[in-house]
Amino acid sequence: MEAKVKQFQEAVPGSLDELIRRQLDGGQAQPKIIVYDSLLPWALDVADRNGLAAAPFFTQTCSVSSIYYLFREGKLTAGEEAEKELCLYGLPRLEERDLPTFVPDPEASPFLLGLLVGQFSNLERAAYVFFNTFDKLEDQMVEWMASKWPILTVGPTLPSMHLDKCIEDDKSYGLNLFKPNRQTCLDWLDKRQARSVIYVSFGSLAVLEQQQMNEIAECLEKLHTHFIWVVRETEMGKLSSQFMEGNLKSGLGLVVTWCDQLDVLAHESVGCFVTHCGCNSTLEALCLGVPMVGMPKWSDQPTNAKFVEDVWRVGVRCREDENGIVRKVELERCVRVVLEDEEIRRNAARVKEWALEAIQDGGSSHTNINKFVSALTTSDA
Ligand SMILES: O=c1ccn([C@@H]2O[C@H](COP(=O)(O)OP(=O)(O)O[C@H]3O[C@H](CO)[C@@H](O)[C@H](O)[C@H]3O)[C@@H](O)[C@H]2O)c(=O)[nH]1
Repeated sequence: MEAKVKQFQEAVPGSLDELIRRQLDGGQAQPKIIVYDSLLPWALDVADRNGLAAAPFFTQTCSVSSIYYLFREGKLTAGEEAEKELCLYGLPRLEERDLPTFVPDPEASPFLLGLLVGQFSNLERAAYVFFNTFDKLEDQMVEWMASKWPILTVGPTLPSMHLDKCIEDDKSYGLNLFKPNRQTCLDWLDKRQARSVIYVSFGSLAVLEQQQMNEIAECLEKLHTHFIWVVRETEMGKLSSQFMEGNLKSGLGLVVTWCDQLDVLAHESVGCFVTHCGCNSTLEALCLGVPMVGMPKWSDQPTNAKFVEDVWRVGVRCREDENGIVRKVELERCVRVVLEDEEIRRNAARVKEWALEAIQDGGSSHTNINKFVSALTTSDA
């Protein structure tokens, strides 16, 4: 990965320069600003040398990003010091297990940590700083960040059909790769009772230990509740034939290698999402009002899980054993809490409302997007 990123960083700025110059020298649409992924801070230099404004787009939450900033500034000490509980700048009290995993152990992934703290290397020159979040979700943190940079919260960036439904079935979203299972999952869910199904998925990268897969499988058998479990092709070999056959006989679960997650989460039969708490999965569940069981492993996931449990109170986070495994008894306990706790369900419904409010007329993200568009269309900058 490191080599690929470096290759990209060497090759792309020059091509981008060329593209912009061609556009400036006679293209019909005159560029004014580069909106770039915040992990590519060099794009701001490309913008600068071509006389354009620049705006990074952060895809992780304001809270997670602020932790990387504080770490960069030396205000968040790693190692033993981080074991002390932290309560900074509007963040909840964080223990070491709640921090993004690269922070307490900077030597483990220096390259990735470098990319993440590098997001702040030239932020003072950005015209706007976009975040895929909305004000009510992280109000204090957004406020604190906005006191330092020109922050515009513009999230959640979910397809309209899953939020305000202004665009009914947006066929342009998602990859075709998602489509084959789309109808299978929906038809299967249609036959289940409201809020009865457990949806289990760990995103696009997670590689689970064999024992962890066994614990999940045994927990699902024990719960005897309908489930959809996304097990990516590369992980399928970790499912025992005994589990697959038993499941086939009982008809309890649907195991798929990928699904249209938004469609699944939006279905009324889904009552609980067992998730690794990747930022997209977390935001999608928040916006669709689905309570979560957090099983974070890596990167920003522990911090997202902390927010799910203690800040938004829309789920619970599993405790791992001394080997980092979530045992079946613990997973079962968490799933039962999430399926049965009415307060968690009410909170999830409330956050869903906030998301909708944010993107509707007068909402924070709606207003910010309008502000940006009108600044672009009425000025030269
Ligand atoms: O069957 C599936 C499974 C997942 N998804 C989608 O895949 C995305 C998964 O994204 P995310 O939840 O962020 O997880 P990862 O793919 O694991 O993302 C990596 O990148 C994220 C962004 O930096 C980090 O927050 C995560 O910790 C990191 O693991 C989501 O949009 C899901 O809707 C599907 O559509 N179908």
